[in-house]
Amino acid sequence: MKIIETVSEMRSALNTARTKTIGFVPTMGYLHEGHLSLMKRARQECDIVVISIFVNPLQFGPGEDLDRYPRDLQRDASLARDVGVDFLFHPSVDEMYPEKPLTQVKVSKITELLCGKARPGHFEGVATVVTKLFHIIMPNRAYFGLKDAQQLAVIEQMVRDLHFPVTVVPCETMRESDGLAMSSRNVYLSDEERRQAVILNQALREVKIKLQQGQFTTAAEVNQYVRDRIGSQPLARIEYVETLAYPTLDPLHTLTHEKIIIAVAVRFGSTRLIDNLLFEGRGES
Ligand SMILES: Nc1ncnc2c1ncn2[C@@H]1O[C@H](COP(=O)(O)OP(=O)(O)OP(=O)(O)O)[C@@H](O)[C@H]1O
Ligand SMILES: CC(C)(CO)[C@@H](O)C(=O)[O-]
Ligand code: BAL
Repeated sequence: MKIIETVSEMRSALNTARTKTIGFVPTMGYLHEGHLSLMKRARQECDIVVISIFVNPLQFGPGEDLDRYPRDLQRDASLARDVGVDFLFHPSVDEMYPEKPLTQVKVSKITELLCGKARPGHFEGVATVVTKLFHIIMPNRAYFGLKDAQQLAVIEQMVRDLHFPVTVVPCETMRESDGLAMSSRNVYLSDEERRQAVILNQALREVKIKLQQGQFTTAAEVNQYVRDRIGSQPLARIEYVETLAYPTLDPLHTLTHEKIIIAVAVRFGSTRLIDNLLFEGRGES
């Protein structure tokens, strides 16, 4: 595996590989099994696997965790090598943003709620850096996790709207044995916060069973149930619980849309966790 730090070297390394299928996994590093599952899938489906590790300042708001975001390149490189990654692109902030960008990519509507509302400017930062990375790597396939379901919807919309020649591949959320979604930010949690954080997935799993039993009719009932369950943990501070059509993120009254997401964001102390449940509604649209 080759570690590359500059845009020009990354481009020339891939120059001779353009007839092959290039798979790309963008990350912010501090790799866990969630990231590695994306890389393993890319390894199965592509000739060449490129990952990026770049903590993108543009997608962090003032007061967010840009400075303390966990970083460990050596450990990440060894994990990536073990799953068969060919190139690890690890540019500096100056390399990616040699000057303050006057150009940004903005996807409207679906960025105006959930994480986009809670983190103003976040998705412009994500769409802009992913556009830059796509232009540098020019992958055939790019792998994104469903844990960040709104991000996935934003990238898919951007790829369609701007005719990027990339197939976006959605990948299942990897979880700890007690159900907590894997996240680089889990390391911020104290022991007690970590114990209580399992409630996100627990509440969503309970909803899944209740949905199968036909116990909910409206989105409001689902939201209230999830709020009550998460609220039962004293350290949990709910940022949002929303049940929406996916991927349009249109509001719903009854649970009749084809695909529905229950999306949650919850703070434990200074740590912000997200999770979601995606399910087939009753298909009446
Ligand atoms: N548990 C997971 N299962 C599958 N994919 C994941 C998981 N966590 C993150 N990913 C995906 O990995 C890619 C890189 O995400 P990122 O580096 O932000 O990781 P993260 O652990 O989600 O970090 P953070 O919690 O800081 O957002 C994204 O496409 C993201 O959806
Ligand atoms: C897609 C991404 C690498 C862009 O910085 C980031 O938002 C992430 O890790 O999900
Ligand atoms: N996983 C999305 C990246 C972020 O939280 O900034």
